Amino acid sequence: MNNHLSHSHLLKQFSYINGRWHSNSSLGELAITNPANGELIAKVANAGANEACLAVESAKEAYREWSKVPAGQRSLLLRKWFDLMMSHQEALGQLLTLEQGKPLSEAKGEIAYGASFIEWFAEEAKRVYGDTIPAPSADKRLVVIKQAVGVVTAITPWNFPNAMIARKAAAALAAGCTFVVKPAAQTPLSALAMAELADQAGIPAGVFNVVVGTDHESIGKVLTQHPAVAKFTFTGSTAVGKKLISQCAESVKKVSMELGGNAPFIVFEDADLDAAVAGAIASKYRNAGQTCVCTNRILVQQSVADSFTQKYVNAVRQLKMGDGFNSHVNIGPMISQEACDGVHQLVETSIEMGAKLLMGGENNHSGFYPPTVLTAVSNDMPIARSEIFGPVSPIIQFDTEERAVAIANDTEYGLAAYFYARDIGRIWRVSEALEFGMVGINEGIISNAAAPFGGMKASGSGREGSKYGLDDYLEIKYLCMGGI
Ligand SMILES: NC(=O)c1ccc[n+]([C@@H]2O[C@H](COP(=O)([O-])OP(=O)(O)OC[C@H]3O[C@@H](n4cnc5c(N)ncnc54)[C@H](O)[C@@H]3O)[C@@H](O)[C@H]2O)c1
Ligand SMILES: O=C[C@H](O)CS(=O)(=O)O
Repeated sequence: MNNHLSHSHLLKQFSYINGRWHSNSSLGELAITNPANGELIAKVANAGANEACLAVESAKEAYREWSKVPAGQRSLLLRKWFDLMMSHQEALGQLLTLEQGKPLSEAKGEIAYGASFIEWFAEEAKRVYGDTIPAPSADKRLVVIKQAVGVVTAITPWNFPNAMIARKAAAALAAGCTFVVKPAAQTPLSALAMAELADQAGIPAGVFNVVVGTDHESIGKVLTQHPAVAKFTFTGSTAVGKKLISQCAESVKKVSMELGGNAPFIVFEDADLDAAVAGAIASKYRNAGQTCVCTNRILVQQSVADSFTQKYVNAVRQLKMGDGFNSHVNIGPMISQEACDGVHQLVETSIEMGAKLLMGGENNHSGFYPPTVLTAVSNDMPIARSEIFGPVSPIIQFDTEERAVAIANDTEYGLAAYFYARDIGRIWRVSEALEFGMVGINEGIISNAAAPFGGMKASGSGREGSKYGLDDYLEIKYLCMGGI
């Protein structure tokens, strides 16, 4: 067993359904490997549609009681889950680095980030308020109450195998819903460890369920179409999100989507260039560039382009690439060699179209892709049109503020955007003109549980976290009392 699995009590190898570890899967096992070296970490029983149906039916049964549990008691159980996540932060972080590859410091940061949503919604659970409305006539009383939507199903990605689940499950459970999630088959161990800690926290059987399987089509059909499912929530690529939305249409499921991004990072001539460099590095190279809110295009005003580019390249050269368990490493492996190949294809095609390579750009088939900087990029090049999802910085120059906003908005996506400027008029004009759900102003890291996370256009719908995050898991019911 890998020496980072010393906390093997958190290493679970079966789907967690109705409070039980579900060993009798007829579909064999899936091998979970370390993306840094290809080593086998563990094998997990491969569940399928049958297990997904069992999980949904268990969640439906559990909903009858869970939705009636007083909010204060749900809050205490979520708080206990939060406490357990944080007291196991090191073990959960090691498991996450093993299966996903990010540097251990980032992995432990993700555990704290995921846990912060459980803490946040443990508190929000107690603040689901209704309304009384002045009636149009003396014989009526108008009241609004809010109720849990019911069984919630979810599908989540590999890049944040803890936090993307916590961000959904915490809100769902706080609202009184029950929850079934299919994590990415590349990174199920973090989800199963979360289930173990939910069990230890005393969260009742059937309330939180994890179904692990490679047949995501069959499992997905159950999670999007089973009649007992009230709401489906997805975090992943836009292409898959579109397919899953269509699968929900027939039974008119409530849907929330956290999809792809193409974040512009605009550096204006009045920016603090050193701060802009630090912000761009933080936003671009987190998780080796494999986050939905990573800077995807760096737009620099011509008058400061040379100065910024030199500073930026010098800073990128300080980044260390290697195994995430090496404490000096900032850039871990990509999730797969196929992911490296996809990123390299974008780099090569854009260079053929005129982009200039300033550093990096080698694909040595090691599962790692080096920090790379391209300049002389135009917004029509593949490296600018696509969500890179890798450690590549394309630099695009612009002349005017209006042109910068036009380039920034010239994408199907609308998740996160960033810009550095100090003129207050510019800050307001650009903030209001950018077509993105979240805007970092003189800041490259903007995600936290108190803020509404989400996007517009092809980046999806709905918000996760914040005081808005419960809305997606609640039905608003209007009561009209007559004959008073
Ligand atoms: N907006 C956000 O909050 C957010 C957060 C993280 C990742 N993402 C996006 O996710 C993408 C990267 O993650 P990924 O590669 O895991 O995305 P992906 O869409 O390929 O996979 C996401 C999940 O969907 C499942 N899936 C894939 N095809 C399916 C199908 N036909 N039916 C049912 N399930 C299916 C996968 O098994 C996985 O669990 C990027 O586009 C990134 O921007 C967005
Ligand atoms: O990759 C998508 C995540 O939502 C990014 S963040 O950790 O929430 O900023």
